[in-house]
Amino acid sequence: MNSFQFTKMHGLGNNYIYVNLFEEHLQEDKLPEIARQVSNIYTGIGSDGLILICPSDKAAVKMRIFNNDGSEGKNCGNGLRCVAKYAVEHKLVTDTTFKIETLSGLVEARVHLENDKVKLITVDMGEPRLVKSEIPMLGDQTEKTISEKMEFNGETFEVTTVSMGNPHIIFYVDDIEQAPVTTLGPIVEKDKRFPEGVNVEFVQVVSERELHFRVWERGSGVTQACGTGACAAVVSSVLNNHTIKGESTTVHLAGGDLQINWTQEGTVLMTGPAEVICTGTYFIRH
Ligand SMILES: N[C@H](CCC[C@H](N)C(=O)O)C(=O)O
Repeated sequence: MNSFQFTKMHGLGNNYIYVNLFEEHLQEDKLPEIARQVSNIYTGIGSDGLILICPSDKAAVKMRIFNNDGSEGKNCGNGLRCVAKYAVEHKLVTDTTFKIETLSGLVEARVHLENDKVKLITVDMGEPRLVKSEIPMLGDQTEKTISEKMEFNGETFEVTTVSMGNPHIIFYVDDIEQAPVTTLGPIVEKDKRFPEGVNVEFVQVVSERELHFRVWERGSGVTQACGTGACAAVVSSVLNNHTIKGESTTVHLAGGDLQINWTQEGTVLMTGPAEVICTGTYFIRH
């Protein structure tokens, strides 16, 4: 395979190169290299990574996500909204509510149509995982990490960790504009206490229904938005008594807003937009 068709899409500026594997074929062992190539803004297309829309025997479609460093992630909230939009508009599915398979399990997407175009998507992201063994992180594997003291780069912070199928650590700050995203982010991302790495979120509590949010993503660095991260931030904020379980919280990310609700039933609902940027042909460099 020397070239493939792609669609570049974004969710609040968190943009990926999407490849429809119902129609294209990519060599499995080349996927990390292809992710790095297409993500490069100088010699590729430019993106936060690569997302594959695959056939599934468990759901309507399967999503695989690769960060811009070529590492494979296990979930991607902004990616799920874009995959849902793509699947409906390319008639890979016939319903407006359907399941999507990810490496961390099945989620359910519901699209909101306007003149046959998908504008908003709600994804039930399932239940958060809270004990250390599920993050994963070192320490007492049966315990949760809620406002626990951890030292990074010689400074002690109170942190909370949440998995939405992928690992997140949340730091609370007084002023989101001063958050140490590019200084502390890369240090924490690779900390040895997180054997699979970790996505690093900074959150400023505005009210019990509103958060400011910035992110340093595992494998991609600073992105405009992180859907799983926004879900983790709301779960963490409920656990720390900043926001209310069962109520929708507006999360202000750099690229725009998401509505997140950690429901009384226990799953996390994420609602937000998804947009197509462009389509084209990518020529693989060997
Ligand atoms: N960097 C993440 C994957 C992308 C998640 C993010 N873009 C989202 O929207 O959830 C990880 O390695 O776990």
